[in-house]
Amino acid sequence: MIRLAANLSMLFTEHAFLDRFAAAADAGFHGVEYLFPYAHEPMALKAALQESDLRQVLFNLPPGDWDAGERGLASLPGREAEFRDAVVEALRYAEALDCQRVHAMAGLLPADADAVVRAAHHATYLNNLRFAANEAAKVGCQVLIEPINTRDMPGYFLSRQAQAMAVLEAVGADNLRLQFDLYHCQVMEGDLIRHLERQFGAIGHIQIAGVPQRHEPDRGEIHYPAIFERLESLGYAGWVGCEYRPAGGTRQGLEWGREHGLTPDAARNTRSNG
Ligand SMILES: O=C(O)[C@H](O)C(=O)CO
Ligand SMILES: [Mg+2]
Repeated sequence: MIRLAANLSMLFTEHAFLDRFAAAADAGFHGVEYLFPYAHEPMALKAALQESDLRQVLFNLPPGDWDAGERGLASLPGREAEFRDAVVEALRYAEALDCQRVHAMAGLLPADADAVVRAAHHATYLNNLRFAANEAAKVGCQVLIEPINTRDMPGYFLSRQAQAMAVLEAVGADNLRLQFDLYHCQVMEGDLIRHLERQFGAIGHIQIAGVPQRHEPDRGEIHYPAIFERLESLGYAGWVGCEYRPAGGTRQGLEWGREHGLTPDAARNTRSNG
């Protein structure tokens, strides 16, 4: 059974953030994820989860100055103290929300990064992830790392599957896992089912979207029914985060998820696929 989580940073944006929980539950979701919880008190988020009987399945560590273009701290030399504070803050929220996964964004390489700079980022990344995994293990939480495509996020330090698998191997923490976003993998490498099979033991969370437009999964070049079939046959018991920008209204675009328990609006516009 595929368990779908609504990404409330992208879905149901027709509503104010705290109202998106009820909208997601009404549409058949049983879990939610989003980028960052930190603009809200933990208790307000916990109340929204409880009122709609939803699980909090994932959110990100504080990413540095997002509005200034920063995209995570984990690999940034010289920002280790800030990263450690981010881990503590994220785990405070994870405990309050009973969330068992937090995503540590890697950060950006300088545009002129040479091999020495890359090596410094790599060493910082490993040390920071060791700290994060150790702290997260104390509260039963997983830390996730996610390769992100460099078309959407130029310069992002972690962009390929093999790189992520090597980092997981080097750190060697059981609760450090892969956030396997099929949208990013398709943009960078393709070969999705083989990547899924090879990396299955390391996966802590999966996310989906259509490619190339990052709309609903039934738009674009990925045939998700085959992905879902392989996930079922592999016995995947985790969550699948729906991290896409609806092409129209969120509820109208949920037809693709009907067989997985979602309830699209009846008044769904007819639309071409693509
Ligand atoms: O963008 C993504 O795919 C990641 O999941 C994320 O949370 C950072 O933007
Ligand atoms: Mg993602």
